Amino acid sequence: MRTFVLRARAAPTDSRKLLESVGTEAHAEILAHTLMNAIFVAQSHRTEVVVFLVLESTADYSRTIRFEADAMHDIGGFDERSLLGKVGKALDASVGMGKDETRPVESGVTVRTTSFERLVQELAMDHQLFVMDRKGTPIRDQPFGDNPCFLLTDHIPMPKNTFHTLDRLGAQKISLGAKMLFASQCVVLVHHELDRRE
Ligand SMILES: C[S@@+](CC[C@H](N)C(=O)[O-])C[C@H]1O[C@@H](n2cnc3c(N)ncnc32)[C@H](O)[C@@H]1O
Repeated sequence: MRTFVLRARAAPTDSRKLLESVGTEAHAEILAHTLMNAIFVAQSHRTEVVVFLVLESTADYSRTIRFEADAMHDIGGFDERSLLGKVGKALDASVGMGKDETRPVESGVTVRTTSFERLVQELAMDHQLFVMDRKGTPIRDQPFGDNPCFLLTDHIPMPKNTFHTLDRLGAQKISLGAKMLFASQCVVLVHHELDRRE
């Protein structure tokens, strides 16, 4: 299983604000592009992929939305409107949830009021964690096990404290070269590297 976590620090947890923020400073389109490149290939979708979107611009709790491609019956279109519609539906389903609750949204999609730190602590139990970082080990030189999990941010960097948490959890930094890429472009290159090793 390949797992991608996008920590979307600027993304609103209110569905209306999220949809309005496409093309603004919050850049909600980053979520759609990342989801699209993680799940879809031409004329099909990938199997054995899980994506977590963690939306952090909130009045109460972060929302962690989990998409499991194999369990999604109605993946819908791969355009921004469809993909952000899925995210918005999960946000609407999460209204009124208390801390650390989980709700099903539709087949293959769940929403939780869980922070990024808590999520990675859970994932560390049965995944190999990798933080995408231009100064990390070149991805070509990195061995991967069965359950790699790739951690990405939107345009706002991880806070410094997070790196301490990730170090403690044994997360390794991996690089895709010196150019600063979009999170969604990193996803494509990670898939490519893992595809060529299959
Ligand atoms: C647009 S970048 C984030 C930019 C942000 N201002 C920063 O300094 O981290 C989005 C994500 O892609 C990752 N990323 C971008 N280029 C990369 C590269 N060449 N190698 C590895 N990760 C990269 C970043 O680490 C981040 O998780």
